[in-house]
Amino acid sequence: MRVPVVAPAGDRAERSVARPFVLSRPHGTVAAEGIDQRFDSASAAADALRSGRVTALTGALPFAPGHPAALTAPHALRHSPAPLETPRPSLPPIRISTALPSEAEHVDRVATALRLLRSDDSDLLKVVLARALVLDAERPVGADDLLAALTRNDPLGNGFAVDLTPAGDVWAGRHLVGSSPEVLVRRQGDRVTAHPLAGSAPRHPDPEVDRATGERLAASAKNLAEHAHVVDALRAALEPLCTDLEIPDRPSLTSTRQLWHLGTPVAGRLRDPGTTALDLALAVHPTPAICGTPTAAARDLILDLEGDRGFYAGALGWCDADGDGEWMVTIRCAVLEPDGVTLTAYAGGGIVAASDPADELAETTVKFGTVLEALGVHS
Ligand SMILES: C=C(O[C@@H]1C=C(C(=O)O)C=C[C@H]1O)C(=O)O
Repeated sequence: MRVPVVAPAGDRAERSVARPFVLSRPHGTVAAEGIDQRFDSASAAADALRSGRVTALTGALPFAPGHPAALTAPHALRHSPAPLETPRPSLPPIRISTALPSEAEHVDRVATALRLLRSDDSDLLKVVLARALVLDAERPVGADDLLAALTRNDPLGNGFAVDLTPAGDVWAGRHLVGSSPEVLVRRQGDRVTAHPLAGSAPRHPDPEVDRATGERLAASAKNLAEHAHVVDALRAALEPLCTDLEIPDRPSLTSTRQLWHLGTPVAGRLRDPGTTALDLALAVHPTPAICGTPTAAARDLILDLEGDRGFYAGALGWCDADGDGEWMVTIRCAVLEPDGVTLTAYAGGGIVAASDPADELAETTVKFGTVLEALGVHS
C-alpha cells in the first residue's frame, strides 16, 4: 500500500530547489512554497485534501496507473495574475547525446502498431507512441533556469517545473520541466473546462505556406479522426461529473511556435461541488491524446513497446482547498537528473490506421523543437 511520504528535514530536494512546483500560464502563475507533506499516491493525496488535512496539492501524475505520483502539499500556494517573468537565464551549451530508441527503431514500432491498427483481430483504433532524446549540458543547470528558458521561449508564457522527489527514491532530486500547450482539465468554482489537442502539422517560416499547412490540417480526415477519439473519451469521462457540457462539433486550429494542432474547447458545470480539480484530472487521464483508444489496449501496447514512461504523458498541476485548480497534459517536456547535466526529453504522436511511419517520426522531431529551441540545443 502506498502511504503519504512525510518530508524529512533538510532533504536534498529542499536544498536543490526553492519551489517544489511552478506552473506559468498565459492567465497567471501558480507556485508552491515550502513542503508540508509529500504523497506518492494520488488517491491518498486527494483524500487528504478532501478531509482538510492538507490545504493544497501540487505536482505530477505518472502516465501509468499504479506508478508513483509526485505530489506535494505546500505551506502556501502563491498566485500571480501573469505568466512568469524572469531574466534571461544563462544556460551552458546543451547537446543531444542519444536517441532512445534510435529513429529506425521508432519507425519499426510505428509499423508494429500499424499492423495491429489495420488488423481485423485487434480492436485498437489509436495509439500514441513516443521516443526520447538524452541531452547533456556542459555544466550543471538548475530546474529554475530551464523553467525560465522554456517560459521565455513560449509566446503565451507556458512553462512548468516540478520536483519529482515525492515519487520515491529513484525520483529523488529529479525535476520535470517543460512548456505544455494542452489543458487536461481546469476547475474554477462549478465551471469545468478542458482543451484537448490531437492532430498536428509543423509551422512554416513563410506565412502563406504556414497558413495553408494549418488549413490542410483542419480539413485532414486522418487528423480529424485522431482528434475525435480524444473528444469522445473526454465527453464520456466528464458526462457523469458535469451538466451543461458544451463541446463544439468540429475542432479549431491552435498553434505553438513549432506546431499547428487541432483543439476543441470543452466547458461544463460541475454536478457535485465536492469534485476537486485533482478528482477531475484523475477521471479524465489518460486521454487518447497521449495514450489511445481503447485505453487499456493502447496502454498495454505502449508499455510493451516503450517500457515505463515515468511522468511523460502524465499530468501536472495544482488544486487548492476550494477544489479549484488546473492540470496540464505532461508533454513538450524533459526530466532533469539530480546531477544537473543530464536531461531526457520526450515527444510522441497519435498513430491511426492511415498513419505513415516516416511522417510520424518527423512529427516527433518537430515536437522536440519546443524543448530543444528553448534550451538552445542544435541537432
Ligand atoms: C504526445 C504528444 O502530443 C500530443 C499528441 C498530438 C498528436 O498526436 O497530434 C498532439 C498534441 C498532443 O496531445 C507530445 O507532444 O509528445
